[in-house]
Amino acid sequence: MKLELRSLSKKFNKNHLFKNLNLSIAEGETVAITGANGSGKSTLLKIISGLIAPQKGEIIISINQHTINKEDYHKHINICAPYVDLIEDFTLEEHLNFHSQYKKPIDINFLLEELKNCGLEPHRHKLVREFSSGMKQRLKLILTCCFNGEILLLDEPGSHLDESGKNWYKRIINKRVNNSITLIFSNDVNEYISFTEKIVNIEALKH
Ligand SMILES: Nc1ncnc2c1ncn2[C@@H]1O[C@H](COP(=O)(O)OP(=O)(O)OP(=O)(O)O)[C@@H](O)[C@H]1O
Repeated sequence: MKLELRSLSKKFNKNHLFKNLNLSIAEGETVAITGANGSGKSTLLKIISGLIAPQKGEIIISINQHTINKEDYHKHINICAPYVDLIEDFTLEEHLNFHSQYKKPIDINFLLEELKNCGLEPHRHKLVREFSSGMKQRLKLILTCCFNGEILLLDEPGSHLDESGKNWYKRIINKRVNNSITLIFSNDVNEYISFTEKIVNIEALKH
């Protein structure tokens, strides 16, 4: 599997966020996208996942040299981000069942084990709206890491997590990276330093 960003450029009005961004990421690789607040990290994530369009350039996802259709990107991309909403009226169990209708767990035992590891298991019957922000972040990471999808897009994945949550996040990502393409959009070096040596500072691509 390969993810290629070819000559991507994006601006809002006259504000150029990045120009001519080229990046090729193979399975097993992790890239950190860094840059100051407002530099365009989340915008780039949204472009890769097809939520918004770039001014120029293209995204190519290929598996065994076969290019994936844009309509099928959602089958391969899992997103953990502050702007991805959870369904607050569901319990944790209902949420997992609902999610499983369109994306299957990679392995049900892995999912159950990680629910225990992150401390959510005792809250299976609690409404998501009654979760703390750290619990909601754990659920987002469970949905991203334990279900099918080889491209993991993680926007500030450590937000709202306490020390034990951050340690769990590092362990679950470590279990996934070998079989995934992982992009971590963050300014917190602790969120990516143990997974990647490849860092792209988006600010350097402004001009
Ligand atoms: N739909 C939009 N219309 C106009 N401007 C936008 C839109 N979305 C984002 N922007 C602007 O683009 C710039 C980049 O925003 P973005 O959220 O991608 O930055 P970021 O690097 O993720 O920031 P942060 O680190 O604060 O999360 C900001 O100046 C923002 O105001």
